[in-house]
Amino acid sequence: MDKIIVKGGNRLEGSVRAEGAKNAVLPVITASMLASEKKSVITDVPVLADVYTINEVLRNMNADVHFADNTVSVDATNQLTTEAPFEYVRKMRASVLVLGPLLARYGHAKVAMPGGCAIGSRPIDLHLKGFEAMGAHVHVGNGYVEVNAPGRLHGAKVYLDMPSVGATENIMMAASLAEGKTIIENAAKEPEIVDLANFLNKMGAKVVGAGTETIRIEGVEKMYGTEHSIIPDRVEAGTFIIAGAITGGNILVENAESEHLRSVISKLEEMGVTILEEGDGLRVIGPDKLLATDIKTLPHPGFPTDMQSQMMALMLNAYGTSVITETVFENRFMHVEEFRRMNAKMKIEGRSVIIEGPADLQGAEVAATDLRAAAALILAGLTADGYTRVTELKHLDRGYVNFAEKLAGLGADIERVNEDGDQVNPFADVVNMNDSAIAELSQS
Ligand SMILES: CC(=O)N[C@H]1[C@@H](OP(=O)(O)OP(=O)(O)OC[C@H]2O[C@@H](n3ccc(=O)[nH]c3=O)[C@H](O)[C@@H]2O)O[C@H](CO)[C@@H](O)[C@@H]1O
Ligand SMILES: C=C(OP(=O)(O)O)C(=O)O
Repeated sequence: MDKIIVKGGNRLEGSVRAEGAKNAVLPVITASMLASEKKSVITDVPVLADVYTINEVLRNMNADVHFADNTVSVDATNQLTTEAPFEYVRKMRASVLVLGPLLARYGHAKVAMPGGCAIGSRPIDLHLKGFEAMGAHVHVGNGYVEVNAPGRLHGAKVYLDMPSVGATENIMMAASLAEGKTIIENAAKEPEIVDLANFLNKMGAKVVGAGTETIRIEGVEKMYGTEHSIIPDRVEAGTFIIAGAITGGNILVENAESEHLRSVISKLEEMGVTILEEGDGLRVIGPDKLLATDIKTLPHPGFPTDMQSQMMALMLNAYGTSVITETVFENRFMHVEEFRRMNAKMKIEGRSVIIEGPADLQGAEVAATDLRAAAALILAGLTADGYTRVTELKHLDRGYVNFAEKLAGLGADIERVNEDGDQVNPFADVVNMNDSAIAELSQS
């Protein structure tokens, strides 16, 4: 099992480039199954374990998928099978995003029921409610969810009890090939929803209003493969922005879209961080003294839950008492215990964590509890006294390409080693990496 060893104390300088967004590319790849003619070519794809997993899901359904040079091509013009087994859904919950496209195209889909995960119970009732409103029958049994639509799906008005990202995506995809008009009310407004809508429209769909709380989709009879370039990863960019801020550094995060990061930028400015637009990215200048603040996670454009644990690492270094309130997932504080191992002083009260700063962080052996927690523990390690060793890197590799290497490029004292203590960089051959090599990554 690999681990990342980081020694605190270095100020970061230089520049780093954000990859394409994991949370945009996964639905775009599943949407490519809506095309019964022509293949899709998707560029700026990050080489991540999750991308490998979704590619395998599609291949297993008889789609022809290739991944090289940050480009995924999907030819879904074959007759596809319509089942995603547990082995994939277990690895990645986003596998449920095949439901909408398959249901719309074939009138049937069967997917292993995703369980909860380290951040919450994460049901998919809103996805299913949307399909039912469009005329599908839903059956849940033996660990699977099966959806059937006897005829073509029909358009419907769907109100989401909460603006679920996945439900909005699944319903948007299903509605694209349905008969008539679908209206999604209280839809999610995340930038990844807009990217998916743009992709669907290039495929021939008629989606308007993505990025607002009401999305209207006029169903079409047929969709076609197309070309699409994925938006920058706002969470990866935000994580590097915090790396610059936490070390009092001065770094440029290239390919960072400020419009997508408004809530994060505004909170960091409150804490004393300077953030300036520069080229296609953002320059971050960390202050001598970070100030405490409070955040509450919310659906976009509120503060993103996927930045919560990284923000906790930053607040541990700020002067005063900060409060984090997590409203999106009910159990996204597993990393608190790990931070405590580093001598952090924090108290959990219901859905809030009270953080006393600045903590006298000490290097320790810690385990990543989920993807963003992995990054957050490494960020804390950048400022801790001595060596922090972070294990359970399978979480990190789901969503960050070459994280240790990129931080080392900015001047951090960090390395990734294997069980024997040999330095390893699983992404070193990223350009030439084939899917089976990435598969091994996801097992590491
Ligand atoms: C692959 C991907 O894009 N993942 C992102 C996506 O996850 P995901 O799409 O799973 O997140 P949702 O927006 O659906 O979930 C938000 C909340 O709604 C609840 N819910 C959701 C669906 C449902 O049918 N019923 C229900 O109760 C969830 O349990 C959660 O508490 O959005 C989350 C919220 O921004 C991000 O943290 C994830 O990184
Ligand atoms: C929670 C995340 O992803 P997923 O929904 O794939 O678990 C994330 O990207 O932080």
